[in-house]
Amino acid sequence: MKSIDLKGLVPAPVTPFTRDGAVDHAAIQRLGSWLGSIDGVKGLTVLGHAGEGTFMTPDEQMAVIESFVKSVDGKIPVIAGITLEGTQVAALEAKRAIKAGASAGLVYPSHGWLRFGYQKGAPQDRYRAIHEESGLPLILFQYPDATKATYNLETQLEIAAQPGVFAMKNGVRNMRRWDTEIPVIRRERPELQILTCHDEYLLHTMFDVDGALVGYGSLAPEPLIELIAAGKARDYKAARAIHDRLLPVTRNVYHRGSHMEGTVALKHGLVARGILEHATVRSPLLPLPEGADAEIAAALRSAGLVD
Ligand SMILES: N[C@@H](CC=O)C(=O)O
Repeated sequence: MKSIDLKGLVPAPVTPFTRDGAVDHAAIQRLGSWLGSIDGVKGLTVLGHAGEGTFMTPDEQMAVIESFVKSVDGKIPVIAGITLEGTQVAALEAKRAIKAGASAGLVYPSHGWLRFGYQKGAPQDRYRAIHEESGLPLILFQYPDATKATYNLETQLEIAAQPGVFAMKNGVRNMRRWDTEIPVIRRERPELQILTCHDEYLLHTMFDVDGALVGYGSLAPEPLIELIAAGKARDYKAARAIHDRLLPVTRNVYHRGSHMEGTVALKHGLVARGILEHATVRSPLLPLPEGADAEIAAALRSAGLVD
């Protein structure tokens, strides 16, 4: 398999909706073509959490993939979230993603594992079957340590060794595990591209990675590309300065409440940046409290991202 190069920033964009809740394909073109034009953006991951991917019908999901593929005009790969709970239906989802133009898939853990945990070997089997049945190159998604769907080191290493798995999006959110597991994964699986997805803790994780696969990247791609470069250069001072400049934005988007509010906040931020016209989201997301849009715009202004 020819590996896809995601060593840089991979934004996970929001899915814009019209005011009456339909997928807004014109807004996807604006968002996708803007992100795709930025040097250092290596791909887009659509239908993720930030993309409200699981809130859409299969037909809508395919149309969203097609639209984002069109928006980047073949310049960068579009990766699709593969989220269905059963392995067989997830493999069919992966086939649909390929048909719609996706170059790779980000495979979510099976939803029930969050509550109940998983049988030994089941995550490996999920990745194996999805890849074998669809042929889609896959990204390993490491969930937070606080969930029962997190993969232990052995499971991560085994999935990473399987055919078709070329990258990892790691959001373990346990710095003891991050600091001890990432060096082992690096040593044992040197070909695996490691991408952080710790939107709210980017500074700590930035020195060990090939890049970042984050919703944050669709709002603030320019400073995040600088942050990735500073991390790779092991330049703590530069990374810290970018982190500090972005802190008001991070606080207003990702420290606002649960990670879910982050998606709504991203949309408000994109309104402030002139990319979206409004911040319509689908249930179960809810609008943010009155005044949140002004707070987010002010934070972006203080970070120099809005005039
Ligand atoms: N950044 C979040 C949400 C992404 O899918 C994560 O860590 O999983």
